[in-house]
Amino acid sequence: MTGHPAQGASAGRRAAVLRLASGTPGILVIALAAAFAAGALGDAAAQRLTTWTVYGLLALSLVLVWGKAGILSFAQGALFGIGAYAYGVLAGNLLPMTGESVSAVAGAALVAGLAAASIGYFVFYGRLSELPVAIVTLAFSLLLLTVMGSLSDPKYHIGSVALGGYNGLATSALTVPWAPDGLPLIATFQLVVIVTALVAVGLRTLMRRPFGRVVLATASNRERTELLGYDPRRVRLTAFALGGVVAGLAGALYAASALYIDPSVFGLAQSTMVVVWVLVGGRQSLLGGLAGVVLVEPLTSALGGAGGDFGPIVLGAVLILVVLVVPAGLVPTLAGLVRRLRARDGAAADADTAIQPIDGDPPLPRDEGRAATLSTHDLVKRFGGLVATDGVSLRFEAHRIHSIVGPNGAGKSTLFSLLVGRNRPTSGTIRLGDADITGRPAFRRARLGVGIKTQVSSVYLEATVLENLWLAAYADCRSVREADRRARAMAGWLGLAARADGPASELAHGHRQLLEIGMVLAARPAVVLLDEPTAGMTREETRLVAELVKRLSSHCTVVVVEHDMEFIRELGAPVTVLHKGAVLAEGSVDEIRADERVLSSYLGRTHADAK
Ligand SMILES: Nc1ncnc2c1ncn2[C@@H]1O[C@H](COP(=O)(O)OP(=O)(O)OP(=O)(O)O)[C@@H](O)[C@H]1O
Repeated sequence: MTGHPAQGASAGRRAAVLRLASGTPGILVIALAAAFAAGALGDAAAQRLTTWTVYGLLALSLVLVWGKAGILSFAQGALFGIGAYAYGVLAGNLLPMTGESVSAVAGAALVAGLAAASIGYFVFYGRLSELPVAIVTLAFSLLLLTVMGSLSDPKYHIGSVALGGYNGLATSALTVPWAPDGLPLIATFQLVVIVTALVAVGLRTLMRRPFGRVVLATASNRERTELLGYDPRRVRLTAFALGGVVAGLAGALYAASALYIDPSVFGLAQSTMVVVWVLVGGRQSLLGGLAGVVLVEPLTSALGGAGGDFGPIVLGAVLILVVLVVPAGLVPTLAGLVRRLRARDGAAADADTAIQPIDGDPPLPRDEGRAATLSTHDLVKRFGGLVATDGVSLRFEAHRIHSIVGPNGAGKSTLFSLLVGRNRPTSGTIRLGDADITGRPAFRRARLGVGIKTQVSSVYLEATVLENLWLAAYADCRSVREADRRARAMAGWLGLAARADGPASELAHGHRQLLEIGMVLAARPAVVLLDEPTAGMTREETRLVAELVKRLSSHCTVVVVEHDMEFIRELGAPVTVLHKGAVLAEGSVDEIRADERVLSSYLGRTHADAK
């Protein structure tokens, strides 16, 4: 249904104004206006507003790390503290020589970034990866609180700067070459506002670039992201280190405006406050992070600070209220309301929910020698005392379709997990072509061309159909343009063009299965593993998927696990029967249907019944 043209035009103007106000120019104009209006402020107000703006910057670091990358970190307060101390030490030592402390701010941000990268390395790559990140980061903050608090002896100094222990450390004002005695408070505030706005714009831009899209994808579905060929550890580490740089920058600016820093920044109150701001404002929105500070800090200050008598009680109550009433935070909830109102104006026509016949070959570069033979030799996987894969030796020839069947619990999905690297085998080898890939992690196998459509559909539900396909294509080609082209072509081929810009969560079951197959194909696989691709589909849909699968062998090797014997028959491919983790029989559909062992153990009938 479409509205009156005049209404449409005014809605369009409204949308354009909103876009402009919330876009990069809007953020910069608002920041500049706020910065220059500050000329009328007194020193006390300027000091307070500087602190809140710096907290806003700190909140942005957690929006990136938690809201965007999905890592709940209690270390942002500590990284802020590291930035503040690093500024104190760097400026204290360098200012007398250089006459400016801007380089100390940059250096402090870098130090905090390196600190974040170091913790991140242990958390994402090392043994600590088995512990929740929140616990590790909280422990890190408390450790720093104790260590920094105990360094009060004058012997603990770096260069000419004594660290001061619980007494804290006096820091230098922000100094530039044309103001050698330090910038006045108002000018510091103006600078902090502009830096915060630039960081917000920078992060916003970053989140729209391929790195940002992969960060969001990793937070949404880490396993799928790895199975497409991205290394989730590296993505998370990079986002965490970048969050450290932003938190450190905030800390340095804090130290340059407050002229003092003490170990309380490493305490529980500071670590928790960052999480509270971001929860209240909305952790998935950069604006939400800033808004959280604006909403919470005046209240905290009025109650005598987060460490005061009433502060924690009132803040706790506010937090519980927010989590219960607006769990996504205030800004995303309001934005969602506006979006829903707008969507009511122009509801889209409903497209067909059934799978449509698929014509032609998949829109991929035709065989560039990528299709490969996948083979296993004496593969064993034990889960404790249970042998899920029992000495399996199989060979899936290039450009051929192969089927695997077997009763529930036969080890079919476990075999696939071993092939893609989700599980490590207890013994045995796996080869792709001539390469031994047994010890390679899942993302490396995906890069070599091993793709899987998992048993339980695994797509990015919040992302659009096109974004899902784009992420898969980009994992292979690393070109924005080529990934755009491939994603559109794949959506068209799968009959999903009408739904391309809608979220994957709104797809009907069959379409969601198709989307996942499309994602695997968009990554230009050498081997495609399809784990029950027709589960839950109608007879007609199953037939259409069989047609689709048959078209794939011109591009890659295909291995299908299915229970549906009609589907297996339609594929007309050689069949392997698994039973209790081992290969029970191999042959054509007719041969395995006539095999007495298969009939009694899997097909559930006696030989006599079969006749
Ligand atoms: N992570 C795990 N830990 C312990 N046991 C497991 C694990 N994964 C699978 N198993 C066990 O291994 C055996 C094989 O399971 P698997 O899921 O591979 O069978 P399947 O043939 O795919 O079954 P279905 O057709 O029901 O999907 C089962 O007994 C299962 O309980």
